[in-house]
Amino acid sequence: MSEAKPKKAKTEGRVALITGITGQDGSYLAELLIEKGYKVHGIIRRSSSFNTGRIEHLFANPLTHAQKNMVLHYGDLTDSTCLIKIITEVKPDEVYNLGAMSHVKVSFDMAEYTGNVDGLGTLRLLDALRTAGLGDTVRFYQASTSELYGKVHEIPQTETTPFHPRSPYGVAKMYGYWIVVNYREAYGMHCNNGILFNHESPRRGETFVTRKITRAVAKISLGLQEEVVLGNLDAKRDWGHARDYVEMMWLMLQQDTPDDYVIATNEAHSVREFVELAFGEIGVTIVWEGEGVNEVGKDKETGKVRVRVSEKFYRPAEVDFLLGNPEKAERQLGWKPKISLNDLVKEMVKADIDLMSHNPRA
Ligand SMILES: C[C@H]1O[C@H](OP(=O)(O)OP(=O)(O)OC[C@H]2O[C@@H](n3cnc4c(=O)[nH]c(N)nc43)[C@H](O)[C@@H]2O)[C@@H](O)[C@@H](O)C1=O
Repeated sequence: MSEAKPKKAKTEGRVALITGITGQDGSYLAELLIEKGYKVHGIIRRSSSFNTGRIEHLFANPLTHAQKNMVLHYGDLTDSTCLIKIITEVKPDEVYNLGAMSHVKVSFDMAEYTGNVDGLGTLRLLDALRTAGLGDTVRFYQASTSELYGKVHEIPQTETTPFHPRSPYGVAKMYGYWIVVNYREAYGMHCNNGILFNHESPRRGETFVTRKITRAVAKISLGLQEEVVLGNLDAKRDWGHARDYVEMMWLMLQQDTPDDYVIATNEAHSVREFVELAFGEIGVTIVWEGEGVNEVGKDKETGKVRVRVSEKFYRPAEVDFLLGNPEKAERQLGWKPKISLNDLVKEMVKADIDLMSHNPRA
């Protein structure tokens, strides 16, 4: 096992290709790489409405020179021909595979599609790199996930904890994980898995639980909404900040030896605790009454119901408790999460209040 310390990388003029650049992680990563002097290429899927909101500021800000340092290409992880075409043209030094159908609950409804994009899509990208003659030079980052552990076999989870995925998403990502390991072992490619535990931010998609809660809290504080309906309040997650985590993606690719790393905070909290923290930001204390789908969270002061539970948001198979031990990343990459859960919640609630104050329909 390599004990390499992060090297001071010469990054000016390097070329990175990011799949999933329009998502939360893609947008933070693009910012980071542009700041380091990279030319960033991103693959975006065609959509009938605009989907580049999270990276628009990178085009708009003349001070960052982002416009000439960022290029977007239409493409898709299900389309090998276009992947080969883009990669042959771009000739990336580093590839970050962040593109995925990333919603665990939706993956039960779109299992085949999820397998195709998240599993086979990873294979297509790796093969496109080899077809373009870049197999020996490129450095590859795969967005692996704590959902691989699912029904956990040990607590906390490390790089050696056995996998037991609990959703079509987790299963598809397991294929992605192993094909990355396989291409590293079979062809000597510089392929790395970042096993990221949940990571959030004001840019988190609106249907993930943290953002759903902070949006609701913002709307409730502005009188735009009365209550929020959630699923399993007892699920526990190890929540970090996405901005912290993308730094680690980059660090992994600066190592001489490719490897797999758990990226987590080593702290777990329940959805219920997240709700309490978020409401705390607007001065509301939540008290809980009832059980299961009859449970409600009430404002302690006014008695108004602010949280309800619905089976609609339960999953056919739940991941109850995730807790990651990032000791290896700390030791080998010199990485430590900087942003606490309290600060994360504060930032998310504030950002959503700002957003809703300007645009109540957001
Ligand atoms: C690392 C991993 O992280 C994410 O996956 P996730 O953990 O499923 O994230 P989530 O925010 O959808 O759910 C967290 C927990 O919260 C519970 N929960 C309760 N009530 C609601 C609810 O109303 N909505 C949602 N979405 N969840 C709810 C839900 O049952 C689950 O136990 C993805 O980025 C994924 O791509 C990834 O890789």
